[in-house]
Amino acid sequence: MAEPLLDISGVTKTYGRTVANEDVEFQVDAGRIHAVLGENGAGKSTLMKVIYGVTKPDAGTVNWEGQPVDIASPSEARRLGIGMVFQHFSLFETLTVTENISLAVPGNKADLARRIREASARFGLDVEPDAHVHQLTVGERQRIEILRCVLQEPKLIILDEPTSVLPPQGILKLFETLKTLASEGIAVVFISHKLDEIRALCDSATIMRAGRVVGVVNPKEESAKSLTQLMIGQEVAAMSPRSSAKAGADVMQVKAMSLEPENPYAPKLSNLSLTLKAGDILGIAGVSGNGQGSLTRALAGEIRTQTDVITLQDQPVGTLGPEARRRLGLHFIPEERLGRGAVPEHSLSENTALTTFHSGLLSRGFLRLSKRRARAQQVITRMDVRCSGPDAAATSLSGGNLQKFIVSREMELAPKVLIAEQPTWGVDVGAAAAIRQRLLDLRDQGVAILIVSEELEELMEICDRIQVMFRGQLSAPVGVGQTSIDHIGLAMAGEFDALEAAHA
Ligand SMILES: Nc1ncnc2c1ncn2[C@@H]1O[C@H](COP(=O)(O)OP(=O)(O)OP(=O)(O)O)[C@@H](O)[C@H]1O
Repeated sequence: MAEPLLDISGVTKTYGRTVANEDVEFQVDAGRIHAVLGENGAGKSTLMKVIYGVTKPDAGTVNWEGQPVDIASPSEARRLGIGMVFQHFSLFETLTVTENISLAVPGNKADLARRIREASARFGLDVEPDAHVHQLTVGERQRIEILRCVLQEPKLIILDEPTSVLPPQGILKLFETLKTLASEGIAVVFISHKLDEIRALCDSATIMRAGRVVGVVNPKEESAKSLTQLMIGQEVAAMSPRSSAKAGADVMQVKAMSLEPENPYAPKLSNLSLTLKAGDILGIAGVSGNGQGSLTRALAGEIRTQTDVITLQDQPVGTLGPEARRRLGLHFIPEERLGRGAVPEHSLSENTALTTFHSGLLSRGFLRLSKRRARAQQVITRMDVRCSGPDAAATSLSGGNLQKFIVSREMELAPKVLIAEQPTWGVDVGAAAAIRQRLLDLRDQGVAILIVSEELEELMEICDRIQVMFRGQLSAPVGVGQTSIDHIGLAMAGEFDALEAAHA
């Protein structure tokens, strides 16, 4: 048998008392697509950081093309032919797409812009080379990361949850891209929590649990259920059936909202109307970049509108900021975890206070530290956030665990209205089921909920009504029982009539 391209043996890495990787064995062959899967915090990202030279292991050996190597930095990894697309993006906000890519790929800018255009057409990764990164959505930023990696012509590409912000068509295109790369002899390491994707795409799957490798299987011969069992050692609890409770009173309304684009590449919002009702979940489906970000920012108060365009509990709130809306019971879970949902270098305790100032954490102008800590602990316990405790820095949590923390923090504040963008982005199957269940429980307690998600199946599973967003416009709402994934898919491509036909 041919020698593996990458052969890792006995890798151990600890952070304080946390054993992130323990005696890990991992082989990667040229021309194959390898999955690495495991629960949030199982140690997948740590292993990838070791391979990419971001993290130095405490023990273990790494062989590359049969030779022992010491990958001391990402530039050394890239020199060997290892490329990586991270879960958290590493782009400069104020630079353009081309400028960002030029930091890693040599060549003059005009030539590079041409290569970017070619690669984006070839791989279906649409981005405008001259756009500034701060103007782009999470989905678009991820496409830049993938392009930057591909343009370096690596022998091995590591992708850490690359599909989580891609629309369904984008995922299929990416899979085609990855299969093409593999057929040209390039090795791909693919981390995902989506077991169906792994079964459709990957030739082998390495399963990690609590820092250790617990098995290597052919995912095509496994079911989603058997993979889950290998990963967490038990089955995921089934969701309790949808309650038959009827939606209650209107809690929040948007009436004919139009907003100028936030930047030259964002769509203008035209004439959007929606109503959030007590005890009801409204889902907003759509490919990212169609105006969802502006809509949620306007609802949360980060962008102001005319005062009576948005009403909350019968009060016009269009000109109120986020804190004033929080006081009226509106809570918001943004899609960017680091920076917007949490301050990376602050502790979880400090991060708990970000959105909770008004709810008993202040006493005569002073912060009640023990209360804040207790609140953080409660947030951690309720969602089984795996971390060392309330003093852990947000940035030390695995991506999925930080997402669980932010979601839990907002849910613990007894919202009247909850707006959640991609609430299960990057969380493992067990935690995703727990988050969906908590959303359903809140709905049953009478909370009005809005969920923006690109995962249609998730929307169909938990929403009562769905509206589709396309180029800054919103379709009329349709009950989930009166539509299908296919009709919504058509509406996502702009055919709103498909929804109305299904509804009729
Ligand atoms: N810089 C760090 N400081 C402290 N602990 C860390 C650090 N990086 C990772 N850890 C811990 O190591 C463990 C493994 O984390 P890792 O990010 O590798 O998990 P993961 O499997 O990639 O999770 P996810 O699916 O949520 O991304 C976690 O308990 C995490 O909190």
